[in-house]
Amino acid sequence: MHKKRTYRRRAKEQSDSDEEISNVITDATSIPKPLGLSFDDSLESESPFIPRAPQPRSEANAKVLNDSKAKDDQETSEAPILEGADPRLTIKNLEDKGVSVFAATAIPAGQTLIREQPYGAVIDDTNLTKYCTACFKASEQPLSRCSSCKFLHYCSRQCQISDWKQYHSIECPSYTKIGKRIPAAVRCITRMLIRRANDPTSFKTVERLTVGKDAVPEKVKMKYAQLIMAVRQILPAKMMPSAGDTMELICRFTVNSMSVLGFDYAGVGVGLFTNVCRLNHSCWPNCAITFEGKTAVLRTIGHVEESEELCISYIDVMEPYETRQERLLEQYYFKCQCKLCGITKDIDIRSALRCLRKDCTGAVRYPDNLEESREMYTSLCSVCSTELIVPLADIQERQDRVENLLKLSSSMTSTDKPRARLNLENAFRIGDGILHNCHHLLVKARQQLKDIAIDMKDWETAYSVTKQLYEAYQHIYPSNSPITAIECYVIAKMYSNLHPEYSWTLHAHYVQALKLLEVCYETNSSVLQSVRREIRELEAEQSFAQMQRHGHDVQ
Ligand SMILES: C[S@@+](CC[C@H](N)C(=O)[O-])C[C@H]1O[C@@H](n2cnc3c(N)ncnc32)[C@H](O)[C@@H]1O
Repeated sequence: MHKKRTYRRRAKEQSDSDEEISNVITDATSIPKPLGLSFDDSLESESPFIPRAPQPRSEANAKVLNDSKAKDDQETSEAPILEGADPRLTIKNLEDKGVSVFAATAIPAGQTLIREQPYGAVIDDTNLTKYCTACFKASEQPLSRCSSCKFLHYCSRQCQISDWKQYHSIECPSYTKIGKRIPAAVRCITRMLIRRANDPTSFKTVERLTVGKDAVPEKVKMKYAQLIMAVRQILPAKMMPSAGDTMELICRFTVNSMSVLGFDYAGVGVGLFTNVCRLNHSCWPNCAITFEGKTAVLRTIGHVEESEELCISYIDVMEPYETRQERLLEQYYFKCQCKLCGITKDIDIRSALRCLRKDCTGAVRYPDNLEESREMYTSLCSVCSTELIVPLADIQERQDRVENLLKLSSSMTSTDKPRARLNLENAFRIGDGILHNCHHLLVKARQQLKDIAIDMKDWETAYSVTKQLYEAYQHIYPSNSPITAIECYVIAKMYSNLHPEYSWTLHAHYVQALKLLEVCYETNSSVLQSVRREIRELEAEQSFAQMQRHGHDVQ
């Protein structure tokens, strides 16, 4: 009660009306979600295409090297760059990439290298009622919400009490007063500042992260200024750093934070993890991050050679070369020169055309310039060398039509599923004849169709589309990537919806999923526990059926 009165007085002293506060918070809609682990469109920031500015490096970064000198330096500096990481990791400070993580020795696939709690993490706006704010676990039971702000939800009294003590007692009065949705980025930055105020030493790990400030365009800085105003409406004045410090934190947050993903690899929230964020990006990464609740787990998904750089992917690498480059430059201020970007300048299956031969899965290079005056486009299939001759205008027209149908269907998926589905079927009819199976537009169309089919409980379609997606993912993503592994698990689930009783095929689907998931998820993760349980149940069912067949006395 007393707290409420104090807050009110403070709020009154501020000249902004409630309306203004709410507007600022609504306007300062979430800053783009970095590290691309979620596949929403929040990376589509409005910032212009900007050249990369030199990356400012912190003093601590400059101290680290990968040789014996690095070890000496690390010993003398206050804290290692990677706290509690696997000893097989080593740090180099590269001219063009800044702090970079390397393998000191060969590391096989499927190894956990870092397990880490976030410095700050919050649930996304759309997931607040589905996931516990404190532990990030999804619950089958309805979550209980904070009775005051009615905004945050918890799975247990314990979670609510611990969250209240740490953070919520400070935010709750403002949330109650504002009375509407507060973007996740604002909430996350607020929480980091609360933690900083209560434990200033802990904030050193955040202060050492890359800022990227000098590369941030003015237009984006204006958005950040709105964010600062929004945070100021929530945080008590004594906890609020200077505008400059808050701007730095926001810049760090944009470049270093990442989406926290759930069981199904879909976005749950956003968080800042000061160790795993040190990994640089590659469009063909050898590591991936999965989450258990809000614990980030970094694992190798491929064999890593000694002295090889360890990388994760910041964006969805289903996108073609140009889009990937654009997004990385816009949000992370660098030009990607990874293995895949090098190759795909020649042929990129994500934007390729299909081979004319029906039985060939080969790709035909997408024309460089559709506006060229040449009437016909001629190119060879990468696999069977069959010549494709097609009018340039035809390629352009079909691609545009597929794109439009995709947009149309996406705008009506929640209101008119049958029509959305019809549009997608048309998109396939038009696109299939010319676009490669891994073309990003066809993949997106399949993803949409799968979601619709699942919503409509049309398991037959859902199963066959998921299988097609899985096939495409095997080429688009590195093997053992979580997204491919999860898709394989989804195939098993779809099949079991279609044919719930034991069958060799169903068992094989689960075993295949388990094999893939075991690489990117830890043994005791909830995903693996659930797949193993499903396999056990299937096997028990099969033994039971066998015993019955052989006339055993089963009760
Ligand atoms: C999340 S941080 C990664 C760690 C960072 N290297 C550091 O010094 O702390 C992201 C920043 O690292 C740099 N970076 C990451 N991947 C890169 C790459 N493939 N090529 C060049 N720079 C990269 C960019 O400056 C980017 O904004």
